[in-house]
Amino acid sequence: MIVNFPQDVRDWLVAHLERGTPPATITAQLEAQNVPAVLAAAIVDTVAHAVARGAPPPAGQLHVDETPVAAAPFRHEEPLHLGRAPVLDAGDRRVQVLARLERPAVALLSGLLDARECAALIALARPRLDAVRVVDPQSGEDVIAEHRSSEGMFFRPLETPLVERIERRIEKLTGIPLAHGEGIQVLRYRPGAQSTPHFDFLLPANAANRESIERSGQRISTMVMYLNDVESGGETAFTEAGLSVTAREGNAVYFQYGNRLGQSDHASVHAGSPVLAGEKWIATKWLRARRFVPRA
Ligand SMILES: O=C(O)CCC(=O)C(=O)O
Ligand SMILES: [Fe+2]
Repeated sequence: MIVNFPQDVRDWLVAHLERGTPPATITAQLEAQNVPAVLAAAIVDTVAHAVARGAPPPAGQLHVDETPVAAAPFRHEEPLHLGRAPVLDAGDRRVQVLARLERPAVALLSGLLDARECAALIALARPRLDAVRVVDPQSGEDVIAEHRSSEGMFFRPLETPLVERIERRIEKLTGIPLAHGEGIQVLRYRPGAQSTPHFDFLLPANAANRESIERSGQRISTMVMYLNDVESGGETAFTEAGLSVTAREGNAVYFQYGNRLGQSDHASVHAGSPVLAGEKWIATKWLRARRFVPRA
């Protein structure tokens, strides 16, 4: 793509880069001038590479290659949606932050749900459990997911007063509008069940995923809520980071993997470790970059 690149913009950008201003800061300033985020990042990328090679581009027209933005390393610039406070306001209750990890961006939360809410969610979900289906990456068809070996169901957004209460808490904590959320999924793992390492963001490898991204934007973050104490095993393992989160009733793990450029963080790869004893019940909320529009 060729963009207009006036002399004063060129000089301003090159001066900043040579002075060591972080590319993210420059990108943000371009965005503040109404340059779309992806384009701003691509322009800064292109000029930064040229400056690094000792050949600042001439003013006039700039040849910008936008593809590297998607392919480029994940820009880890966005702070955790939850903020930095040790205790968070979830609207109708307060939630403690027990631990944070910078990359992938993870926060372990305590007391997102109380014991009665966990039990009620399980009771609502139990009669509707079914073998978990996922989209087959090859065919795009729904298939029973061998690698997950759990049973699950989806609530519709706002389906019951309890579901709505939980969705409002997540909205309050993350600042991400409730409408961006997919319906809560409840999963039950029995002993031996697990989910193998995966990303929650959608790989555009099949038509179903591409259409979903088109409708609702990419998935950008996940709240996994633990509905019971697991006797043994069943941790949520961030395999690249080497972090294991213990499943404790009412706790939750929030992790974030999408940025404003539409990139997805591969460092967010995670798994549900095999349950060794007892059952594991979780409720998962996936959040999108835009309003979630289910498949018609
Ligand atoms: O079972 C877990 O702890 C993780 C679940 C998960 O990764 C998911 O539902 O996407
Ligand atoms: Fe996941």
